[in-house]
Amino acid sequence: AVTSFDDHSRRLRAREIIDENGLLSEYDYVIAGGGLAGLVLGARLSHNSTVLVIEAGLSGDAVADRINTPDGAYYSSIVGTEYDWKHVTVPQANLSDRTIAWPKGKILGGSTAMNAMYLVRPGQVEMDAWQRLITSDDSDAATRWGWNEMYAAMKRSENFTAPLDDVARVGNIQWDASTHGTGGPMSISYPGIMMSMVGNWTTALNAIGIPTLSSPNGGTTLGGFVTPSSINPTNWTRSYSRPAYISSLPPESSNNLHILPDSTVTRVRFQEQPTVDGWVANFVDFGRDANEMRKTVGVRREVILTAGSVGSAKILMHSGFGPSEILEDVGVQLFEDLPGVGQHLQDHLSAAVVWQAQVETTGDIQSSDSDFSQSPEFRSYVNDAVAYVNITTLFGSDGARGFKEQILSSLSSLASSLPPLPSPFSSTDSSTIIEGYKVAYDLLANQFYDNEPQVELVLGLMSPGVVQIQAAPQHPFSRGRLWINSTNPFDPVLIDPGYYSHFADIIMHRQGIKLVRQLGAALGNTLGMETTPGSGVQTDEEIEGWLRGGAANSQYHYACSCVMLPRVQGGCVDSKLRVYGAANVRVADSSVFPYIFAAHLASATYGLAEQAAVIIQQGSYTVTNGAIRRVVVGFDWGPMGLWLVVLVGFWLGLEVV
Ligand SMILES: Cc1cc2nc3c(=O)[nH]c(=O)nc-3n(C[C@H](O)[C@H](O)[C@H](O)COP(=O)(O)OP(=O)(O)OC[C@H]3O[C@@H](n4cnc5c(N)ncnc54)[C@H](O)[C@@H]3O)c2cc1C
Repeated sequence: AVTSFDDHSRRLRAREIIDENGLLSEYDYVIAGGGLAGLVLGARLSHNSTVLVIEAGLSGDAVADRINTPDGAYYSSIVGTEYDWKHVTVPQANLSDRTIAWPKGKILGGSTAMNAMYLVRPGQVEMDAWQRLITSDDSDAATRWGWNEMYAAMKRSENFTAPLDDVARVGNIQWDASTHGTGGPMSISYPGIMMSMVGNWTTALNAIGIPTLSSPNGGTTLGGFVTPSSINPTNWTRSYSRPAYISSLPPESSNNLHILPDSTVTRVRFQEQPTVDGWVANFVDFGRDANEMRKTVGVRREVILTAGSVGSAKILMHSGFGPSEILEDVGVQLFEDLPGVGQHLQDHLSAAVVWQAQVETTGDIQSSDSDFSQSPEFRSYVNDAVAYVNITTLFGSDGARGFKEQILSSLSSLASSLPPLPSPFSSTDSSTIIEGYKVAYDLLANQFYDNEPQVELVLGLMSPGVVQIQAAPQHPFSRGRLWINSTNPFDPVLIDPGYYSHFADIIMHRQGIKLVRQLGAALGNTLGMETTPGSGVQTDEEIEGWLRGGAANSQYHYACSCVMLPRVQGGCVDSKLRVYGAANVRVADSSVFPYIFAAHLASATYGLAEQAAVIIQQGSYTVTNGAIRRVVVGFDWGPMGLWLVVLVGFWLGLEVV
């Protein structure tokens, strides 16, 4: 059955995927990035418009469908391959000058083709706060980002299937089907097998005072639960944006959608003079590599950037939208001085305590090479036991109050106490960005502090012989940035997440590690000796030193590099996802979240992309006097053909590019 599914699915996919020979000269919508959000938008907008999705990565047919491959490679097996951007940060001053790996999907499906498949939504309080941040801009549009609408949008992307009876019993899983959608493109379910250790999870959490969340993903996140994953239970494959949204397209959409893999968007081009609505994008340039001549495609309506939290800010900067001093320094023609592009960058850090396992792990079963280990059900196993804890659980009531005072006093002198933005931003007027920090800090220190989740705990069973539990702070105060430092769009950007640059974050993380150890004790004799960090790391200083020196690494939730905030707060897009200063360019991916949520980010990004499709369909820009006045010469016309095109173009009064 699995084979026929694959064949069927590949046949369907082939309809939309084109090479350069199949390109039209212009499309209603040109979408940069065929990852999570890009494929949602491609599918939704092609219902009644022509759409081109340009994806830098290879199409990677079926490479990511398998969750764990028969040879034992885990779900993350495309990390480090040609399907991974393999970004790295600049050395992190507060992490012992380490550079941190930032894997990111470079394949149709983007990071959903390589992610760990957890489905955890942000809570209602966080979403409603987002709406309030941008109400001043357009209160109707702002409601799109509040809990009620986003909850409906996240559900719209889903087709939920409850766990198998045995899986639910062994894993002690509680769920509430009403918090999920049915009939949507993304399959959401649980693995085909379950480990007994997962069944102990919520009981052990209860023993240390962390309640069980019986209705996960329905607006509250605090508590322990076994969360669903993006698994297709009809064939135990990964459900991700490509099979979910593209393979299931109805024929009328399929005819309108072109997807061009292996092509990097290098910049968006604008008409020479702005209109009253702003700069009008009329072409999108792309190419295979730095040495190949760029091609271009015309835009009839809008350009939508969905290149993710690294790619979208990068494209904006190469297109002349960004901090003026960076663009001038690098030598990119400035269209719009937008200091917030690339700023506000955030991520979750994570670190794991590891014990010898006294029970069987999936890693053990995988290494046994038994018939069971080769079954599709077994190979669908992914970690899914999580808990979200609040400040009182981490610090106790008195400690929580004292820590809050420390944070508030640091924020009261924010403008003067914030270190200047590091080089090359040292001469930047950072006033708008600091205004953005202030509104986010007010949320973190006041509205999210007392009752919202601060640290996530995650159980890991996928290595042989060991059990690990991670702690990951969820609402970091640290802010980072990314920027270009050459005119070549194929050069990597510089990424500085500024990990632990606010003192609160490492303290929060250290408390999370202490809590993990309490949980380890509550799990009793299922765990043997602690091997990492081990008994030599006990005091606060020792734990912090261990985190900085190697243990703390990215949880891969990069976000917020093109934030949706008012422009005077360093925002890049408004409540309709329109880039400030541009008439017809939007960003619609994980880079627009105004702050990082206490959640894994895919579900919120599916909701965001679903909302973006609705907003765009309700009203989009039409380029007048635009694309058709230009002729593309980037293709291989041959020397004679090229001259012919130039002459004919000149005769027709067209601009040849
Ligand atoms: C290893 C890993 C594990 C994760 N685990 C989880 C998890 O368990 N649960 C969860 O909810 N989230 C998880 N995430 C996060 C989640 O997958 C991302 O937040 C989400 O995919 C972001 O969606 P996006 O559309 O913003 O970006 P992406 O899905 O990354 O898509 C961006 C796309 O744009 C393309 N692109 C970039 N630049 C260009 C360009 N110039 N031209 C053309 N194309 C371009 C990229 O190749 C990519 O395909 C994980 C992420 C990673 C990397």
